[in-house]
Amino acid sequence: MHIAVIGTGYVGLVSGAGMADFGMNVVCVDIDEEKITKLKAGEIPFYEPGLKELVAKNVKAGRLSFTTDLAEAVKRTLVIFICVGTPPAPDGSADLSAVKSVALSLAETIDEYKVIVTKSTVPVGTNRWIKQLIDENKKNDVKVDVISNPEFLREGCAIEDFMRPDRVVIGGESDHAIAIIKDIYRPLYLAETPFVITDLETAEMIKYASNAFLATKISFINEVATLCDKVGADVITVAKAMGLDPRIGPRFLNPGPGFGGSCFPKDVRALAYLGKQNNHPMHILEAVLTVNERQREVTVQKVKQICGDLPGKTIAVLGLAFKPNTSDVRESPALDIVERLIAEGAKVQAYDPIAEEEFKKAKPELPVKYATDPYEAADGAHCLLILTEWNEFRYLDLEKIKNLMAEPAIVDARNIYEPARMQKLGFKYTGMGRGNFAGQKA
Ligand SMILES: NC(=O)c1ccc[n+]([C@@H]2O[C@H](COP(=O)([O-])OP(=O)(O)OC[C@H]3O[C@@H](n4cnc5c(N)ncnc54)[C@H](O)[C@@H]3O)[C@@H](O)[C@H]2O)c1
Ligand SMILES: O=c1ccn([C@@H]2O[C@H](COP(=O)(O)OP(=O)(O)O[C@H]3O[C@H](CO)[C@@H](O)[C@H](O)[C@H]3O)[C@@H](O)[C@H]2O)c(=O)[nH]1
Repeated sequence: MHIAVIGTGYVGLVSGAGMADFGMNVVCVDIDEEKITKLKAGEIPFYEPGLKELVAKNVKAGRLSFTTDLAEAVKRTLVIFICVGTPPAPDGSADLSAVKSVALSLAETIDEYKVIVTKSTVPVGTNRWIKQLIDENKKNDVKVDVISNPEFLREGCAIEDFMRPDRVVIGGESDHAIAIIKDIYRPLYLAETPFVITDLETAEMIKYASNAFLATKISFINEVATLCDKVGADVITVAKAMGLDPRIGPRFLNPGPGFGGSCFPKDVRALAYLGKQNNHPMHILEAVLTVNERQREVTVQKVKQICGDLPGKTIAVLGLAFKPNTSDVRESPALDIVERLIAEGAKVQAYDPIAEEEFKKAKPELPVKYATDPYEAADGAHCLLILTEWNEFRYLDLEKIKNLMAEPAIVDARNIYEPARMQKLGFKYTGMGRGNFAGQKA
């Protein structure tokens, strides 16, 4: 089957390469010429483990190609996946201008039956609007069916998530179009992945409700963590014991500097906006966002508690990406926290294994000194602040770090170290919600 994928961000590129790996003929389209030139040369525009190899394998097999020519790409294809960005507009709603532009381009070019699938995260009602836009503007008298097929992959483990998803959601009205999409995902169906076949609105809502619920779990545990600090309880043990109840589950209960990334913050805002638009304020989601904002400040306060007023102090920041194994810094807590530390008079020496360039692009004005390794960042620092739990930070030579620092103090905003060990090593140490460090007794 011939497929066109429009947009070569995380979702477009991973699902394009993934579907090619399932045996489909996939052409990926982007308006960004530089991106397409890079992709044609075998370069991946962002860091994602295993993606370069997956793309190369399928290009070599002749199943995957790249172009900026949308009209040419869709000519040969039965199915078109829309994977363009839906970034947040200033009022919190999803900016659908890229989706609209693709729909109008498709209306111009298609001259036979097509199935148009939206993989981008879009508010309820968008798929129906896409069909209406195409029907009202189409040059040729052809039928289109629309399908909502939200994507649930996570950055950093995107290929594994695409190849072995927890579920595949397909929303639509045409049984014929639904059958075509099911056929694309046949390898997953055969591997007994649960398929949820539903209507357009429900499929669109499943994506937002899932992200909003996960974000709620994180804000909940962040709020509990701060209270643990105040009352002397250990959040790690609390979360572990909570998670043993299968009704709660152990995942997404790790406290930290607040959630970031290109999805949770924008999708929670967009769902809250949809609530307001429908005269149904989403009170829980408003609180989730407030707590997430506060978590940045909680982290800055921890630095101040451990090393006093910031003027004259040097803070070593380890981790700039919003999570490990990605170069993405979109809505990364580091953006806010580094800015606040500098605004309060601190000098910042930062290190990230991959995300330095993206951070510089996002905050070119910040006078950060970028280090080439964690030890250079720690040199002369009064506090080491861990903002992203890259694996390499778990195995640092902490004796060496201590000797390099002006003051041996650590704010471990990802709880990667054991408090008792840190104290034994002679560090002033604080994690997130580790209370009186009593922790688990047995
Ligand atoms: N990043 C993730 O992990 C993830 C996971 C699941 C769902 N999503 C959703 O998927 C969508 C895409 O996310 P992303 O992170 O891949 O986006 P992105 O912003 O990284 O990439 C979008 C791409 O679309 C291209 N584009 C924009 N307008 C275009 C047009 N008219 N024609 C062709 N190409 C065009 C851009 O040049 C860019 O390369 C969003 O709605 C997002 O919420 C993202
Ligand atoms: O216990 C946790 C888990 C996550 N996070 C933070 O939450 C954010 C998001 O993490 P994660 O969900 O792993 O990354 P994303 O790549 O943003 O993936 C989310 O957003 C995607 C885009 O919609 C969805 O497809 C995925 O299912 C959903 O997990 C990051 O800042 C994490 O540090 C925590 O603070 N504590």
